[in-house]
Amino acid sequence: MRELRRWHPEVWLSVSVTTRMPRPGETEGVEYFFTSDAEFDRMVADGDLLEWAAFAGNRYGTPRRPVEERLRSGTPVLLEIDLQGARQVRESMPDSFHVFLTPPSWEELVHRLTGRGTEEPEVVRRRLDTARVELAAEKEFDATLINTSVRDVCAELLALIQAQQV
Ligand SMILES: Nc1nc2c(ncn2[C@@H]2O[C@H](COP(=O)(O)OP(=O)(O)O)[C@@H](O)[C@H]2O)c(=O)[nH]1
Ligand SMILES: Nc1ncnc2c1ncn2[C@@H]1O[C@H](COP(=O)(O)OP(=O)(O)O)[C@@H](O)[C@H]1O
Repeated sequence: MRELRRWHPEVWLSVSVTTRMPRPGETEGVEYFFTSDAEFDRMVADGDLLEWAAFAGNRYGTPRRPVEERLRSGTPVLLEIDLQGARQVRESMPDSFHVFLTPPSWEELVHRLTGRGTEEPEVVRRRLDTARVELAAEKEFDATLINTSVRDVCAELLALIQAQQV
């Protein structure tokens, strides 16, 4: 996502709200809007979120209004969300195009997640359990991209986005 943002600012990447703690180097309003549980509850109650899900012990959601504004003005909108969120968007926005981002292998996913070194082993385990469930849902998606190198997968994603615009 960082790579895409850097080279293709014409694609608007939605910034989610999350109740998880920022990791070192993450900036409020860039990777996420970091929020309290109470504020997240309020956004859900007020219908401010297009979709939301609990993932590995935290909640994540897509603010509705900025997405709707961009779509109205014809800007391509990209959401980077989990499986539960994708299912909600499929329901509420049937015209959306869903891309499944899959690791090159199970071993590589374990290696990457562990190598990041920002989560306790228990949290890594929980994320891997979730990954196993998500990997079984690939056929629900409109396309699959294998997350090889950041540069390659970014180019492939951009091609898919451009193909949707014609
Ligand atoms: N449903 C939903 N999922 C989200 C949203 N934002 C992020 N996610 C997903 O939440 C999961 C965890 O994200 P994060 O904690 O940033 O971990 P990372 O993807 O390993 O850096 C990933 O699968 C994201 O795609 C959102 O707004 N809605
Ligand atoms: N193409 C890639 N090449 C190398 N490392 C990657 C690539 N894509 C993601 N990673 C790294 O893998 C780790 C796990 O990220 P990710 O697959 O997004 O986990 P999750 O599915 O739990 O959100 C992160 O440290 C991320 O930077």
